Amino acid sequence: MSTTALEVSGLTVRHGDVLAVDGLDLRIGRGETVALLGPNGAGKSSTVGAVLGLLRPAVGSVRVLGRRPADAVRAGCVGAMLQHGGLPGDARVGEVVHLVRSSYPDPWPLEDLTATTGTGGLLGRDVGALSGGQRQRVLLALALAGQPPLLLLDEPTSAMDAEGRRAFWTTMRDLAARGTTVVFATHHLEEADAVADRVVVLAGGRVVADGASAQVRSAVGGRTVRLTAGRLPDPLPGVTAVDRQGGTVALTTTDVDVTLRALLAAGVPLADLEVRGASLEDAVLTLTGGTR
Ligand SMILES: Nc1ncnc2c1ncn2[C@@H]1O[C@H](COP(=O)(O)OP(=O)(O)OP(=O)(O)O)[C@@H](O)[C@H]1O
Repeated sequence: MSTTALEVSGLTVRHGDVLAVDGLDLRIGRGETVALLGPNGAGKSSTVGAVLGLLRPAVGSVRVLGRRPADAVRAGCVGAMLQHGGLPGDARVGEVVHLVRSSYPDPWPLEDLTATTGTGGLLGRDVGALSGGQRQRVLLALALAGQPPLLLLDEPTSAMDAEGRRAFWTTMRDLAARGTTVVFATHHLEEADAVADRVVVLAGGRVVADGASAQVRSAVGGRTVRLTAGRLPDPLPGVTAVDRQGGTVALTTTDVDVTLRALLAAGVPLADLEVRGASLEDAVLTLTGGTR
């Protein structure tokens, strides 16, 4: 049996004149948990769309467990939770779950499925009356109904509260431990850092970093200098990103000594000074050329 769950080669996706994915190469092994990261418009959803066979590549190929995307989806190899995943508005949750389960030859046993996804108490509810986070849990149950070996999630926790997120990622870890390959796009970098074996950072439809979160963080080599300050000199040597929240400024820098010396030389008092290693968020911002 091949150890590859997903093979994307030279993938280019266009939306009319817009180049959304630009010659993307990506191989994901079975059982990996991979986060797709990058700013708005980086090409994450377009990549997911091509992997699901919803978007046709302009160039390149996608193989899901050795099959073409549409064949893999038809065979029940892929479960997906999309950003704008639709549910019928006038049905009960239990009816929808039943319908989707019955379309698979070997559906996930109902009790286990609802316990895993926290949807047991929602089966009698009208779909149209669900909160955003409840709706995402139901979408997860539908994505898992066929026990797919590959799970694709596009910003799966965007509507969930903190407790819902924690439960969600616990479920993902359990699934990964059972051998499910999980690929998810997210803007919650602390979740990616905590959950993913590997992070793939996209910008402009290309891969700009690919590796374990710790590798990506250390490759950037940046550190954060945090202090309470008013106006600061601009530019500041070494600084690649500036995040101001009220009176607190976080400076991502490639050289702490040089940045601190420049602050002192400019007469900036170093109030409430804190220096720490780069977070995944700092790394992604640096890699994608963003500022907060
Ligand atoms: N249906 C569409 N029609 C035209 N352009 C599109 C369409 N969908 C996406 N795009 C464009 O393609 C590019 C990549 O978009 P995509 O949605 O794949 O990025 P993303 O990384 O998922 O972004 P986000 O984090 O905002 O969801 C963007 O420039 C976007 O504006």
